[in-house]
Amino acid sequence: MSDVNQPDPDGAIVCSDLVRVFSTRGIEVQALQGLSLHVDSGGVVAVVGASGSGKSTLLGILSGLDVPTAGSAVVAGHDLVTMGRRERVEFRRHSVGFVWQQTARNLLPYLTAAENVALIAGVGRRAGRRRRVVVDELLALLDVGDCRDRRPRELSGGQQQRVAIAVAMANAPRVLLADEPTGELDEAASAEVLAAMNHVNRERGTTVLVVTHDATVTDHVSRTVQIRDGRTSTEVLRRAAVDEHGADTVVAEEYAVLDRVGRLQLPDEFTRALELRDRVRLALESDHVGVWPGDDDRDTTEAR
Ligand SMILES: Nc1ncnc2c1ncn2[C@@H]1O[C@H](COP(=O)(O)OP(=O)(O)OP(=O)(O)O)[C@@H](O)[C@H]1O
Repeated sequence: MSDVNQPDPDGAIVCSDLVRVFSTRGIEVQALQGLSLHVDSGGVVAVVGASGSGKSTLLGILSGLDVPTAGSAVVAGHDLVTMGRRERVEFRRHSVGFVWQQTARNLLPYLTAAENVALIAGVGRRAGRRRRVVVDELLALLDVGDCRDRRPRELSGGQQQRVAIAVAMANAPRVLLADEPTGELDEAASAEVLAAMNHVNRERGTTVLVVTHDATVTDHVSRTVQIRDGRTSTEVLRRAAVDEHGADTVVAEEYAVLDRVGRLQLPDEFTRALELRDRVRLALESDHVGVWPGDDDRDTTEAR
């Protein structure tokens, strides 16, 4: 993945100003309110956010299950807003793979692990022997080769999710989308599943986007995007570095996301700390923008 400031124009996931309004019994809910997100080909990104912030709505759109009310979304080169029914089916079959939280949604209970993977690997009418090789390679890649002849109920939750990743990868998608894949797992199994997604990314070059509440995800991904009120608000980027004692360390830097029209969301703790509300004063300096409480009675404490 390249620097956030120089995104690959043909990114695997490119969303601009996405809006999704749901109308239920005359009441409108704006689930996405101008969300923009760019993930370069081969990147791994975790999307986090409070309940109701719009994560599942975003995933529904990226997976081609739902269409936005406004804005644009291009995934693996497919324009999700303008594509027709046939292209949508092709997109879902060949360009994206999915892993859902509920293991029951990922795997057919009466088929073995190998049969579950083969079902998808067979969509392209691969010959039997070739298909078997593909299935075994994928199960080995996900470290569940020994589970090939077991049905889902004979697997642990973590093994089921790793088989589910193998299923999602069976058609060699360019993008792998996962919705809370560790939601039903304990910490150790969660770590294995997140590591498995990373492994797939490294070995196959698949772009991975994972929606999660799992705080340990930060140990596994270098980019975390926070969604707040239907928009991307902040991003944390992590990179390996060497500290002053020469030891390897990980440096995490938090960025606010600036959209195309210049809007950004200040983190809650900033607005609370300086009691910023309603309106603020801005000042353009040579290398930063200053933000002060708009209330004239208060101190002009600089918030960089
Ligand atoms: N089909 C729908 N009809 C009406 N409102 C909806 C629908 N789907 C989502 N919403 C609303 O849109 C907002 C965003 O919901 P969404 O499920 O995307 O949030 P989320 O971040 O995934 O939450 P959680 O972490 O709890 O799954 C919420 O206010 C939700 O109630």
